[in-house]
Amino acid sequence: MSAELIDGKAVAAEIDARAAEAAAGLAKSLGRVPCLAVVLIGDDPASDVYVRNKGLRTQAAGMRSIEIRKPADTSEADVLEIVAGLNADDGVDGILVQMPLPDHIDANRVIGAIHPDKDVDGLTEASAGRLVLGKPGLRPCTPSGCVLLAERAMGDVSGKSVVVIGRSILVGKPTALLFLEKNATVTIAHSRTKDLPALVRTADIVVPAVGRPEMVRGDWVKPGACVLDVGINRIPAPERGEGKTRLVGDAAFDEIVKHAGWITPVPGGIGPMTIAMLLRNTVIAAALRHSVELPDGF
Ligand SMILES: Nc1nc2c(c(=O)[nH]1)N[C@@H](CN(C=O)c1ccc(C(=O)N[C@@H](CCC(=O)O)C(=O)O)cc1)CN2
Repeated sequence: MSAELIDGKAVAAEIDARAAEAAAGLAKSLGRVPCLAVVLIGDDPASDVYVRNKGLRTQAAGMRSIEIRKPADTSEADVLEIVAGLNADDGVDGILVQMPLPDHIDANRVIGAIHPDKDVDGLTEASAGRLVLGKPGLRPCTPSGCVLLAERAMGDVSGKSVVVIGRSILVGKPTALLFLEKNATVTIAHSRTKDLPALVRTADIVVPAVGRPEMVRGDWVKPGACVLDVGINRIPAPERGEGKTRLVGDAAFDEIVKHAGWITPVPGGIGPMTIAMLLRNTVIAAALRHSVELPDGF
């Protein structure tokens, strides 16, 4: 049996299109289109691509994109001032500070400075608290994308056993909480977890999110399970020519695809969903801030 590939790119395009439709509807009530501001500090090449793509997809969805780029030696105080300015700007609906930040900047302090109503990344204490308490709020993008793809593939995930590998604030913890919200039985594995392969073998859904190329091997995965690979790792690919690289996930795709039920490829799986859910959150943030109703089921 060969796993079904989950086409994150196609689902993301659908979500983008729905965000565009809702944004156009909102524009009639607001007298302007929703606006997303993205702040990038430094010159990390991957972040540069992600931020550019965020801007392009925001505009393609008919929304306004603000991109603020500052050099790596920008002080924390200056970043906090930028965030404060965006908080105060009524024309801005969503604020995202691209991670990772340079080492001299305290990411928690910067995230904490974002107004919760504009927290389209879903990372502030207010958003995290709402998620833990099961209250409505802006949910983190990659985790929401994981749950959405799992439900598209498997249907209801209630009662499924989920193993999330990694306990980051950005992905691991919120992914676990979102699956819990869907009544799945969730375990978070991390560097101290004993016999990780045995634990992963028990899972109906596996979410590797550790940033270790192809760490999850074929014989770790139960036949028929769903693997949602959050890892995006660039590794050398000498077979493609000198100095060439390629992207792989945290799961050994070629081994797992032979017997899993579903698997997300890298690239083209979870990654594109991150920006789709960001556009969706921007529309939701704009609607909530201005007390405008969104179409049913948005
Ligand atoms: N503030 C945030 N910072 C970061 C987040 C985040 O959600 N909020 N997530 C990641 C990076 N990220 C978005 O910011 C992101 C990662 C990957 C993709 C994507 O589409 N990946 C493609 C491959 C792209 C490539 O060629 O490198 C794919 O998987 O198909 C989009 C967004 C860290 N920082």
